[in-house]
Amino acid sequence: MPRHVVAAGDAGQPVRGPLPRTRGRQRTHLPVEVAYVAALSRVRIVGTGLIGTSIGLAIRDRGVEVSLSDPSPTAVALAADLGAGRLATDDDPAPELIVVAAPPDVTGDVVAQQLTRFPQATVTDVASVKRVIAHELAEAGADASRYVGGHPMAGRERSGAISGRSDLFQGRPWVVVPTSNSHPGRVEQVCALAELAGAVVTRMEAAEHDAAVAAVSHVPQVAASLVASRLRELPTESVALAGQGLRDVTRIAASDPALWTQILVGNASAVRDILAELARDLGGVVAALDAIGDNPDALAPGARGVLAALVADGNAGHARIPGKHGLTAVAYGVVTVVVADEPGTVARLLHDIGAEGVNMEDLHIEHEVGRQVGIVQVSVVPQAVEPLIEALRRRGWNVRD
Ligand SMILES: NC(=O)c1ccc[n+]([C@@H]2O[C@H](COP(=O)([O-])OP(=O)(O)OC[C@H]3O[C@@H](n4cnc5c(N)ncnc54)[C@H](O)[C@@H]3O)[C@@H](O)[C@H]2O)c1
Ligand SMILES: O=C(O)C(=O)C[C@]1(C(=O)O)C=C[C@@H](O)C=C1
Repeated sequence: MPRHVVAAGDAGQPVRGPLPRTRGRQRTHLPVEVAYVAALSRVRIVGTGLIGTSIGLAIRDRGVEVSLSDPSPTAVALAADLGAGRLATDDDPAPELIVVAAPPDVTGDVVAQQLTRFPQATVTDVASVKRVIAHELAEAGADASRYVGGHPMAGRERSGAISGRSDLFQGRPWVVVPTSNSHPGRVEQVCALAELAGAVVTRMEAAEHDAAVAAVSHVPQVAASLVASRLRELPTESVALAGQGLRDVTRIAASDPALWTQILVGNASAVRDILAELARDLGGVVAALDAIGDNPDALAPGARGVLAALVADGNAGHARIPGKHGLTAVAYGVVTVVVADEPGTVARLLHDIGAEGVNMEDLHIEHEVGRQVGIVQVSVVPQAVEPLIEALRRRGWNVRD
């Protein structure tokens, strides 16, 4: 059973030495005399949709007993059937840690209820906005010393338990957001949960968190939705030309409107400020295109500069996006293989890549329009591209130049 740090006042045994350090994160070291170790053995998840179920699936095999609750009997039964934990009952011993994974607009209320119902427990949440939750808890007069906010920066464009995945949080950031009153030992417990789920912990204050996610999550959602909504009236023949670029840019346009309305409402001013800048830049691009009009030979001084800067600035921003596991982004090479669209073919290809000792960094599969073939794009480190192409051809694969 995993053992994790909690603070004085919680049940547990005193620590005899300095507390452990954890990879990728500086632990706050409590003085030895007030530091205790207790098991993170009973966790309750309240709200068993995509995120609640994924957390249950991720920590259940790590020696934690997970109980589940949700106002929807179907949602909680499905999460249990999928293996995220067992149904909570009134006779259960009190959980040590409660994870509220409910929609953002009820999260504050649900956290406050759980703090009252379980007076010894630590309560965290996973809502995508943090300032508004802390504010609601302060208004409710909740015991803020036992509340520590959280936000796993991993998710999907689908909702519900059925979309849950045990590996959703692997190597992904999980922002731990203490309030000014959160007890350090409670903070450690929430960090331990995130690490148990495979995530990499980052600590932030609520305002800093909300400003950051406005830029890296909330504005991208708005942009994807706006681009995708242009497709609604497009003739079917035009939509049929869609390639990987459109798919890359619009994947999250399939997200849940109810959830995202709550997220945008909960972070309105930070999102608004970035969108205002974006609208200004967009106005500049429209003006540059107006200056050129239908005449590509038009002199239109400055217009080409605006267009080039648009793409170059995007390059600079894109280069800052971290690669896997928070490491600096690597420009991977892509090996493109045309395969028959038949069961087992991609599995055989992946086996052959592994047998050549090459680590696959990413994988995209497209289906070619009108032909029973798939196009598999395998991303690998640049130095592996040429040897892999040769090896796969030797093994009989149709590798594109
Ligand atoms: N979807 C994502 O990609 C993502 C990523 C990180 C964090 N989050 C956050 O996680 C939370 C849950 O999102 P999700 O994507 O799992 O949504 P979801 O719709 O898949 O699941 C929400 C669950 O909460 C339950 N619920 C509704 N009202 C409740 C209440 N009063 N008490 C307890 N449970 C209640 C619903 O029945 C549902 O099962 C949200 O706060 C969201 O901001 C979402
Ligand atoms: O990958 C996705 O589908 C997501 O939308 C995940 C994503 C994100 O923007 O990164 C979305 C909202 C959450 O608050 C956290 C993660």
